[in-house]
Amino acid sequence: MRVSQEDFEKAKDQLKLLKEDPGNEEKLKLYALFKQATEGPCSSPKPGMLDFVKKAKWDAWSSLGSLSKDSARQKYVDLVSSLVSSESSSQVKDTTPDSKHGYETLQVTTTDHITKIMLNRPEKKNAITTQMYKEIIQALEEAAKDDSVITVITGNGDYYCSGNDLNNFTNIPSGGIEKMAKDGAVLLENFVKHFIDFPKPLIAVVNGPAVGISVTLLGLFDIVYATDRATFHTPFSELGQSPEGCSSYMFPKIMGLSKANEMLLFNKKLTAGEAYAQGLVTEVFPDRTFEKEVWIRLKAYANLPKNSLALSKQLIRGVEKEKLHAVNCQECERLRERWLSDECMDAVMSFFGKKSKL
Ligand SMILES: CCCCCCC/C=C/C(=O)SCCNC(=O)CCNC(=O)[C@H](O)C(C)(C)COP(=O)(O)OP(=O)(O)OC[C@H]1O[C@@H](n2cnc3c(N)ncnc32)[C@H](O)[C@@H]1OP(=O)(O)O
Repeated sequence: MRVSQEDFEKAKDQLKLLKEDPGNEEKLKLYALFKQATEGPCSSPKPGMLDFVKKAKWDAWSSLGSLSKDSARQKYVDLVSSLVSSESSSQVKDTTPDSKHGYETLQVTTTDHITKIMLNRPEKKNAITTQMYKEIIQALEEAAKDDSVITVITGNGDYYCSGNDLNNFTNIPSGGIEKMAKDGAVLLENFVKHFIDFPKPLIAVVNGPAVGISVTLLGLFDIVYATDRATFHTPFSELGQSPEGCSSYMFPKIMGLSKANEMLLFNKKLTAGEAYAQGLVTEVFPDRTFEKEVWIRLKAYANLPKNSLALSKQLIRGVEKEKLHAVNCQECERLRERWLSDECMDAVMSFFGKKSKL
């Protein structure tokens, strides 16, 4: 079927609406077909060797030889239509979350250059099981390598995270309680190491209360946004434990020694406003508009140049890395001992006996 002059004009208009540059090769094809369709075979003199642009255009037009005006019009319309449809399908792909499979305790998606790792055990307030520690490690490794610009950790449901799942201390392996403590310390050190070494900007979107390790890790994030419903609680001495996530070093650095002591020694629970005042949180948003405001902000950040952001992060964090690894190692060693203590065992039993809730 012959294309009409109207189809040809429509294709010309559609071409102007393309958002992305189709590239020089396609542009030359379009130029040549347009000239052939409107003027017929190329009869103008060949431009000089040094007139690169004119010569490339002339070559493209001449290469069509004696193709008829009708056939050139048809090819022009077909080419424009294929460019328009490939652009719209790539736009659909860009906005569709690329959901990563194989996670049971997380929902991991990449969209708009942001990898979002969502803790996904809302019925247990996103308490972190052994499996979840391992899945977060895997998700961070994948996010470090994927084409996202920033990585976000958030929680599903009303809590950001209720910290370590206390059941991790009740599943005693065949090697006994010492083996459980040793394995736990190895896993914890590796887990925290992935935060220390994470190469891209890492952002916490704290959608509700945060407890224990989900709070201590915040010092290793680059930005922390919180809803005004969030609270920050590190009840280590109540649990017969000691701080982790490099908080014994980062919290005094961030908020000063005495404020850090109130949290890490004396279990003081901070409101979002207090956490902001002490520098642990970057900004607090009203709960009603939290998700909307934060994601608008993050999408804008994710449009910044990827390598520049990663490099700047390395400069900011690089000087402290060695220190942080040493702190992490020491904290895990102390915890390994603590987990074998009566103080810790009694606190865990007490939680499951529902004698006390934090
Ligand atoms: C293997 C590596 C180990 C590394 C360890 C690293 C060191 C980490 C330290 C820490 O993170 S210390 C902090 C530990 N967290 C806690 O002590 C919090 C305990 N939970 C609570 O106090 C309360 O649940 C809550 C968070 C204040 C919420 O109370 P609320 O009354 O609103 O809800 P609940 O009915 O209590 O919870 C619903 C449901 O979820 C279970 N759950 C909540 N948090 C945990 C948890 N941390 N561990 C295990 N289970 C948790 C809770 O038992 C409920 O379950 P069901 O009764 O519905 O079955």
